[in-house]
Amino acid sequence: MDEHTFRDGARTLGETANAALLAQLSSSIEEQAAEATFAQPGKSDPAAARSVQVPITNSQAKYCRPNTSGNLEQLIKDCQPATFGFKGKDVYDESYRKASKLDASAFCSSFNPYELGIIDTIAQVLLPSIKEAKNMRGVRAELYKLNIYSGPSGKFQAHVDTPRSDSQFGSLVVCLPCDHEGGELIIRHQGKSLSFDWSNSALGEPAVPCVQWAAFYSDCEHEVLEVQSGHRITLTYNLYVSRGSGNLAGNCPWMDPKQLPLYDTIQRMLQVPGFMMKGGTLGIWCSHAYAHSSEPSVHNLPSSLKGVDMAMYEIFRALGLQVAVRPILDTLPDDDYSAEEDEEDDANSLRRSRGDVIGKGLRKFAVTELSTQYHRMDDIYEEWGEFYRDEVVWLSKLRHREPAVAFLAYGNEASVAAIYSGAALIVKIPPFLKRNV
Ligand SMILES: O=C(O)CCC(=O)C(=O)O
Ligand SMILES: [Fe+2]
Repeated sequence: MDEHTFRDGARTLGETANAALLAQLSSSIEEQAAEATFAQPGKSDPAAARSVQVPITNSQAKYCRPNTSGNLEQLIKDCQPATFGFKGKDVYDESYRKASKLDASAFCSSFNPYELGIIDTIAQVLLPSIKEAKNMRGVRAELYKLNIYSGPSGKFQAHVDTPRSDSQFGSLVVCLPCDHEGGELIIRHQGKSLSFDWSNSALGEPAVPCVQWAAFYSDCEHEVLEVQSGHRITLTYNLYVSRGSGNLAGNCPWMDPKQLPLYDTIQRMLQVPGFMMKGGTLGIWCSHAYAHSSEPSVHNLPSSLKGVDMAMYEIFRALGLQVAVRPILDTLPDDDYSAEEDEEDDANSLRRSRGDVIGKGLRKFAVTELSTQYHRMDDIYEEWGEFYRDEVVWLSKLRHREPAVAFLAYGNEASVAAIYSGAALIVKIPPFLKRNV
């Protein structure tokens, strides 16, 4: 009988097997999810491994490809015994750690984890689970040590790395291509453990040398098991959260806004007594479209401003002016309404004598149950969030809008309507006598 004829009632054999497989797959996905989030392995393409060199700067600047024996001997000679931190002191104890090291200040290497995309990958996989990194998109890797664990008994017993600062979230260990056996790196987290075997036998036959690496969070205990033979050479990096690309406006000390062409123009304008003599507010609509009324994007501004928006923001800041990205409501005609105005209006001319409605911060789209029949527009704006009114002198045209707040509109028939907002740079210009430019 065809197994599909069992449809009602008992499961077919095929279905049972399928369900079991699915359950198995589902539990291993759950497990993987827990595992994958605390440590991340990787392997370079062999070409990258062939080109790795470690020039040593503390003896006569020799180039060392770890596997070429003359150079390797010299590298080993140049190293010092590796200590470890214990009760606030650096301790040397071979029963706990048997290795030698070079400090980052004593060598440089042609190996660059950024070039191989390792740092980008870490940012994508490990960063999202870090609460402190909510608005951070980047990872900065700082070279810390070169370590050599040599056979027959090189090792480092279970320990947790000492974070070097609050922004450190993990460590990266990169294993350079050098023949060795043993020396697995074991990483443990909340009862789970992962093992990374970078030895020759794990490479398979024929062994193609490659650079292998693992990155893990600072709270992971880890250990290097005994190396049986050869030399296991690693570079260790401290990993810090940082503002990554696309997240730098307002946090970019290496950009000099004074060099931007608009800086001089704006500065000269501020020096003219007749320019906004009594002070006022300038508004520049963002020229790029930003998601400015949805979670979590409201938290990404101003740091994710780009192009001319970022340049303007930095220029105003450099001039010592108060500048912020704010949502501005397309206030409805009722705000100051007369029927004739309704006909010729565009979004800008809807802003009326009572001034623009400016949100005190970016906020997500709000749905209200208020209606224009029973409530004033100001009540609806309040549901949107805290706002103030100001007479803004607009320097650019509104380009992008997003729905900001929904309400019930009454006309011939009741309908749901939305008020839109645009994101703008709002700049406070002090009175002439108080300008410091
Ligand atoms: O070299 C390794 O695999 C890890 C070294 C280590 O844990 C450390 O230097 O703290
Ligand atoms: Fe460590």
